[in-house]
Amino acid sequence: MAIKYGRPIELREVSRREGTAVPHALDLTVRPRRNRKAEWARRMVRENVLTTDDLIWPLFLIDGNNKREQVTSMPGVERLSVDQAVREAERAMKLTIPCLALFPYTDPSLRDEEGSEATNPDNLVCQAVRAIKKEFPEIGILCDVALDPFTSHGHDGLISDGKILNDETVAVLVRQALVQAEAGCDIIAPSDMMDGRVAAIRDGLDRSGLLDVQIMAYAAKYASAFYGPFRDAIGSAKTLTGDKRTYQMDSANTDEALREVELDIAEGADMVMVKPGMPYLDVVRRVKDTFAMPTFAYQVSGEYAMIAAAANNGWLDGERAMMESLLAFKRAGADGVLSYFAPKVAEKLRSQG
Ligand SMILES: NCC(=O)CCC(=O)O
Ligand SMILES: [Mg+2]
Repeated sequence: MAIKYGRPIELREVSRREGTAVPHALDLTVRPRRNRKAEWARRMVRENVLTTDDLIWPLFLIDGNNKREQVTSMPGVERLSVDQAVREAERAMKLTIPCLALFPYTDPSLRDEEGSEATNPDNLVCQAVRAIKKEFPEIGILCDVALDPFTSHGHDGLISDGKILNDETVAVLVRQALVQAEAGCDIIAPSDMMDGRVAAIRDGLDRSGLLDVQIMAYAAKYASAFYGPFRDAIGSAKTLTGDKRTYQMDSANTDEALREVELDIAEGADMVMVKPGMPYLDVVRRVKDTFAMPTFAYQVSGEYAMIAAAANNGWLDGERAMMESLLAFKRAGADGVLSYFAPKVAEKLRSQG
């Protein structure tokens, strides 16, 4: 057969229809446009749909009260004091967004070489988890595990002689995961790309009786230029020395992504993630097809910034580009997307009924 699915071409009866009612009609039996002729018809054959269940909404936190600070490189995204984060959690609940992800802007005076604020049970993230869970226990909360918001050098791990230490870092990450889980975090999301951290964190959680805390592993996280605005948002852009290529993946590789994902699943990850998103949809597809695990993608800050900036310049229709970019993740096989557009997307989906 010439085509694998659908109507076999060889079996098609090609008939020259003399004297059709429409002058100049091409002799076409198959006209794919028929299924696109009206909105109702397009809805009937639509293969992928985006719903609010697909959304995870990342929020940036800042110390203070009743405070909202615009992130310059992410128009429409703000850093929020804990009370304001609680208000956004309420908005998420109303919009039926299932889960929030929390990222702190740590005051520079609290940053040090070891990222010790990461393991403070009263740090900004833990305060926000407690405050949100108190008012809205039904919403899911995901916490990132990595040291970059807390280190004076902006790296995700401990450094010695310019080298990011793996095993020593993992020990700190386990403590970070534990303070977050004890504060009430539902999903621990290690984003550091150290080897062996998923197994160590799972072990740490289980030994503390935190058997139900899930792990979403940033399993295939690439060293990417698209994280620029995020580093602005958490205040690590200026402090970061060098790059992260000794721990985050080379953007040239996809087989390696499968090996990384396989390891994290074997170590106990409940869900896996590919990051960034849109430039890596091929990786999302391969991961989903290979492992059939709950697979998430992160539409990162640079992807958000590109669409927002072009829209603000009138260069593209921002709302349509936003919806199309999110649907693309579903088409690639993602079960959900972390996106700074989450509340806007949810509002749009609601307005469409
Ligand atoms: N660990 C979380 C991130 O690195 C987020 C990156 C981004 O949004 O650019
Ligand atoms: Mg790994």
